[in-house]
Amino acid sequence: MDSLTVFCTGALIAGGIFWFVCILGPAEQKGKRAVDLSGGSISAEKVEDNYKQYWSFFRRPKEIETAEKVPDFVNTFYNLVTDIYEWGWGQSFHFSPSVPGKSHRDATRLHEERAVDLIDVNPGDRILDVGCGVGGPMRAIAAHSRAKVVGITINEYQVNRARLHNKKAGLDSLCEVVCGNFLQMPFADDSFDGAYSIEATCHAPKLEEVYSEIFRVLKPGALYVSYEWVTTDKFKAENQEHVEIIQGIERGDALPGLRSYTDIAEIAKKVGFEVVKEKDLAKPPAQPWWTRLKMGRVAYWRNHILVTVLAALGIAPKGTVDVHDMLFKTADYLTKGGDTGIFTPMHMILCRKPSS
Ligand SMILES: C=C(CC[C@@H](C)[C@H]1CC[C@H]2C3=CC[C@H]4[C@H](C)[C@@H](O)CC[C@]4(C)[C@H]3CC[C@]12C)C(C)C
Ligand SMILES: C[S@@+](CC[C@H](N)C(=O)[O-])C[C@H]1O[C@@H](n2cnc3c(N)ncnc32)[C@H](O)[C@@H]1O
Repeated sequence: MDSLTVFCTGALIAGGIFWFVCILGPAEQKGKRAVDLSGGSISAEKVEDNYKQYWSFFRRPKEIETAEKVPDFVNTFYNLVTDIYEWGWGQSFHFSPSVPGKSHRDATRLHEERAVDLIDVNPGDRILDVGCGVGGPMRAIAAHSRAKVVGITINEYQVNRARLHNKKAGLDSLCEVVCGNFLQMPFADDSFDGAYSIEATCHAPKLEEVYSEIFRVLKPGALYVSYEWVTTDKFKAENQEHVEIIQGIERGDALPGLRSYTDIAEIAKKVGFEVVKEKDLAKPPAQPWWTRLKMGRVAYWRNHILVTVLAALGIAPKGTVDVHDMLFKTADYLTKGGDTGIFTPMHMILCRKPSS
């Protein structure tokens, strides 16, 4: 091979890698780089073991039913996935209906603003974000409503990420983040003017436990809105394909068991709420929430190769490839859940704590 051929081949390979990594996009939304992927609060050498531990829960379903163990298992899950979520999805860990002509980022923000608009919040009010992740919704909601938002998450790594993002966004005077369990919240009775939860209470083994905590901390007359993950009326328990899809969603999203849409209002009433409104926000004319997952497939392949290379080079922790692989499969189950219509991640319920 003469030197010109070597040079051209080298340039072609370098160009190919640049195109694959940079032009196809470093991630759907920048902010987290692939080289920074970590296991959250878990040290790099323990990521693989923790991933195995996470899976062992599903091999022993009885463990999942033991409600006390669930917050720990959810915490492990978020240590494993938080960086990958941020890298590949952005700072809001939820779905939203697609909006023609709008970017994913704008559609996400609209879905978040819709939640706070429903709970009648005024500037300066103190509101609660139940299961706040790294705070994407919290920042959008604080900026939109000028209310003071207090977020709670079980995962300490997320607390640190959320505080960092709040500061960077100049919203730290409106947004506060607390590490804690939403089943036993460190807040006084009757201390919030409103509350919302976005795709978070699905992690509670018993919905009544988290709903009654929210009821306790709300002021009388205050509103609470939740976007719940549920099976719809199209789900048939005797259909094996349906069951497989739902179990796939549960395993890949740290869920102790998906509830039916019929359970939600019943539980809200049981803990004392008045149900003001209930609606599946995924139903037409809303556009499918799962299109974003379908459109991302090529990027997820690219991500998979990147993660594999980074783990082989010792840059990403060993075990990251397994976690990414699990999410890859989960994306498929979620898409099937959307296509078949048996699952929705946005069953909206709006409740009021009675005034007297
Ligand atoms: C509410 C929850 C999380 C919902 C979503 C934010 C996440 C569910 C599945 C996740 C993902 C799947 C595929 C990943 C892809 C393989 C990777 O390359 C980049 C990140 C993903 C797109 C990732 C992003 C977040 C999700 C869409 C649950 C947990 C209750
Ligand atoms: C899918 S994320 C959604 C985060 C956020 N609402 C958003 O949309 O970006 C679910 C969140 O619920 C939190 N969570 C789950 N179980 C919890 C518990 N028992 N106590 C507190 N937070 C919990 C997780 O830590 C995570 O932050």
